[in-house]
Formats: sequence, structure tokens, C-alpha cells
Amino acid sequence: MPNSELTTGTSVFIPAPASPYQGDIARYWDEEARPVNLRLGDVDGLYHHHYGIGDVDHDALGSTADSAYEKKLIAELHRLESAQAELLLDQLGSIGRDDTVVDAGCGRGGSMVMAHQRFGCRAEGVTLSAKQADFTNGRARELGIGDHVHAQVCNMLATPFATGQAAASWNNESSMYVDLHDLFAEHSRVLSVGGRYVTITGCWNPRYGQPSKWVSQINAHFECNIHSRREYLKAMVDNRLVPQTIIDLTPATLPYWELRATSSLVTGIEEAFINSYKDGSFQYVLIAADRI
Ligand SMILES: C[S@@+](CC[C@H](N)C(=O)[O-])C[C@H]1O[C@@H](n2cnc3c(N)ncnc32)[C@H](O)[C@@H]1O
Ligand SMILES: CC(C)=CCC/C(C)=C/COP(=O)(O)OP(=O)(O)O
Ligand SMILES: [Mg+2]
Repeated sequence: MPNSELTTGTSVFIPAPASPYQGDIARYWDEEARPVNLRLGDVDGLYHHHYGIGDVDHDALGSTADSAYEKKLIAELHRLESAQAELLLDQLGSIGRDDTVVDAGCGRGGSMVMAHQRFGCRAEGVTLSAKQADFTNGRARELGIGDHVHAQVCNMLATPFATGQAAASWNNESSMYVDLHDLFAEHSRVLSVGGRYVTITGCWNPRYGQPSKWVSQINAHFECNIHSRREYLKAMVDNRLVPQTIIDLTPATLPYWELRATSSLVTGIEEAFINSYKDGSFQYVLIAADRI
């Protein structure tokens, strides 16, 4: 196939990156193995690369003096991350067993497994990382749901899915790696009319003025390009995705960050998230839109 190559040692077909930037992002996620992600995933086998929402259960955590405290803290952070994915799935509308849902930027596939477990549907994911696609497909096979949960290495701006194929699609903390107009044009193509698009994302707040130093720090840390809230809404309506629900999750995600900042699994980015959420320059939002 032109402009493509097969790598050795992996079962997935790996297209050449669409740009040097996408090559960098593929490498970033191929090399990622942070304990804050792997040890949380090990709690119940759902591996996430997104953040948490909801109040911390201090009774479940118990005393910091307890020798089992760190294990409980990891379980609590993971519970909050899974609660975030549950909220996203809540917004997908009524999905049937015969439906297909698309996860754009699927990471290690935790949200797709949850979607299948909840709806019985088929979940198709794309990621730039061959390691993540292999990991997702391996997990799905281990769970005996390999025929329903499937990831492939693919640019989310040019997917192989048929026009109108998906009843729902989403980006869970993956839209800051792409141009939003190109992204929503592709979701709009893949979704059936009446289908549902959902994103949970961090965005800079136009009321603050411009991206703050904390937002710039987050961009540098993850090699991403955080968009403004205004850009999201404009790019959606320009692409037949009409926002139906917007939830500011900033207050709901702060407890996760404050707890994470006390753990041994810190990565150094905690301060930037906490400070930018507190100074109002950055927001954690869910936007659910109808494909009209
Ligand atoms: C922060 S992770 C989020 C993973 C997942 N949505 C979750 O909630 O666990 C970002 C993901 O976006 C993917 N990504 C970034 N740019 C992409 C692109 N152009 N096409 C496909 N995937 C992309 C990365 O490969 C990675 O899997
Ligand atoms: C809300 C924003 C701006 C997100 C940026 C995208 C991103 C890297 C999300 C979390 O991934 P992760 O779970 O791999 O990160 P970490 O290792 O920090 O937990
Ligand atoms: Mg994480």
C-alpha cells in the first residue's frame, strides 16, 4: 500500500504518520509507561489515560498511617477516573447491541471496554500508538470480548469507518492533538444523523484572555495544543454537531488532582492543573452534541 509500512513484532498494520507531529505523538504514547496509569489500571484491568471526577471517599481511604494507605489511594484515584468515563457514556444516548461506537484517540481502551460492558455494542478505537492498539486488543481478547472491542493504528482525522456508520463517537482527552475543524468534520461524517458526539477535554477559558503560563506548561508536558472553549463550540456548530449539554467539570476534577498531588505517583504536572483550574484560566468540560 502506498505511503504505508508494516513494522515487525506487532500484529497491527501501521500506516505512516500523516505529519512529523503525529510521528512524535505516536512515539510519545508508544514509550509511555507511567506508574500513575499502569498501577491504576492494574486495580481492575481498565486502563485509562484520562483524569478523574467526583468527591474523594475519605472513609475508604482511611488513615495515612495505615500500611495499606497507598494501595487504597491508588484504588481511589482509579475509581474517580472510571467515574469520569461513566459520565461520558451516560451522555451517549440509547446505544443498542447492534450499534457501533467510535473512540477517537482510544489510549489503552478502558473507555471502550466500559462501553461494550454497558451497552453490548461494538466499540472501534483509533490511536496513533501501535503499543496502545496492541494493548487494547490484547486486553479485549483476555476479557473474551475481542470480537466487540477493537483498536487500530489510525489518524482520527481520516478513519476507515463508513459514512454514517456510528451511533455515537467521542474524544476523551484526545482532541488537544488535532485541528478541531478537521476533527469534527470527520466525526460528522462517521456519525449517523441523530447520532451523538461527546468530548471530555481541558480547554483554556476565553474569559481569562489567552492561554496562561500553566496551560502552556501542560501543552509542553504532553506535546499537545490545548484549544479554547470558544474554538470547540464554533468548530462543532460549523460541522453539524449541535451542543446539547455542556458541563463544567472543573470543580468535580479538583479533588482528584488534590489527592493525586499527595501520592507517590506524582508526575510533576499536578501543580499546573491545580493552579490553572483555580485561577480560572483552564476548564475541564464535557460537551455532548447532536449530529444533525
Ligand atoms: C491522553 S490519551 C487519551 C486516551 C483515551 N481516550 C482515554 O481516555 O484513556 C490521548 C490519545 O489520543 C491519541 N491521539 C492523539 N492524536 C491522535 C490522532 N491524530 N489520531 C488518533 N489518535 C490520536 C493518542 O494516541 C492517545 O491514545
Ligand atoms: C486535560 C488535558 C489537557 C489532557 C491532556 C491529554 C492527556 C495527556 C491526558 C491524560 O493522559 P495520562 O493519563 O497518560 O496522563 P498522566 O500520566 O498525567 O496521568
Ligand atoms: Mg493518567
